[in-house]
Amino acid sequence: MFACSSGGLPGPKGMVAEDLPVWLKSYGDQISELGIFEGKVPNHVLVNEYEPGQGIMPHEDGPAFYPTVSTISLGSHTLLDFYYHLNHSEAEIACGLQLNSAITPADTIIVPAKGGVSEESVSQQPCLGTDVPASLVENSSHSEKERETQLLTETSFENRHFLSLLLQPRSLVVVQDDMYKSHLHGIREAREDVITEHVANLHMVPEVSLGDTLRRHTRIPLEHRASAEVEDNSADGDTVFYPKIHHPQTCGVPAASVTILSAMDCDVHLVGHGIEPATDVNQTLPSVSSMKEVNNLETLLVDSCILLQQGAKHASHAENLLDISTGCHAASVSGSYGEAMERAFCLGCNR
Ligand SMILES: O=C(O)CCC(=O)C(=O)O
Ligand SMILES: [Fe+2]
Repeated sequence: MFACSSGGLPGPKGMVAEDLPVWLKSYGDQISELGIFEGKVPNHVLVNEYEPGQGIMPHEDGPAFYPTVSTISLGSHTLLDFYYHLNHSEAEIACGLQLNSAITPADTIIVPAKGGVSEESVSQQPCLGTDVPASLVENSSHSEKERETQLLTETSFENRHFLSLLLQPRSLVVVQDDMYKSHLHGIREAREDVITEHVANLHMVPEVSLGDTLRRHTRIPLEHRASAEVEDNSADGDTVFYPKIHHPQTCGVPAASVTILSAMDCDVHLVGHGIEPATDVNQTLPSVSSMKEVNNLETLLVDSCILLQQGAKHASHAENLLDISTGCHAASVSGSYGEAMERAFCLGCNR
């Protein structure tokens, strides 16, 4: 996957401001007119490129940003999946497991149990930044392997997945508030998606039905965010072409907030392998991967591009994503992508 981050470089003390390219800024200005950033103008854009089969492991975007992200999907549909966070119900269990291998002696395993646990044993196993629940206890009747298997099952992403959104090409999705702050989101590594009852916005997509299989193509999302540290008051507010329709949707998650604009509402689309900004057809880009060949995007690429190597994306993407999302250094991240991500967050980058 290829990713470009524009509008600010995450640094140790927050974002370092830089200008957005004009064509990209115009979308941010229009998005801010939705009022979703409460008067802020999005000043950070992440441009990803997903080939079929590529995805992004469940994660949260972190506190470096105002808790709203709006994403224009170009090129292909995808399913954006949402998961309960590890600190939701059994969350601390996995946190305990991961911390266990990271910072506690290797022969001490924390497992969930039906019975209680003494306060003493809880306090001996701190899960940085989160309280270990009273349901955790050492269970000497199971082998270490069995306990690990039990924990991994109970805390697997599969079991924590509660919702998917079908994002069509040219659609805009807005994820904010609790949906942003209290849940993980990700995209499965798959070449096609089967539409199940988990897809909460199916009623908005008449051409797709339950049980359909949708083949993925190259997808390039433009993700707009407002960084928490950098203020931008430069909205000129002179371009308005969407949205025409606003579909609020809570997807059955209390206090969660997701808004999807249907495909026809976003006047921006992918032509062949490039992005055609609706405001200037002369700026058609040949391909996101060859942005450096396009003069007006040199700044974007040279100053603020994070290139994720194909094939090396598991490790490097985890690191980059942590840098982008939390400002945390990912030096301690290791292991597989999912574990790394969870552990890094669990270790206190983010909570
Ligand atoms: O591709 C998307 O729409 C979501 C990607 C994402 O979650 C991220 O870049 O943080
Ligand atoms: Fe994200």
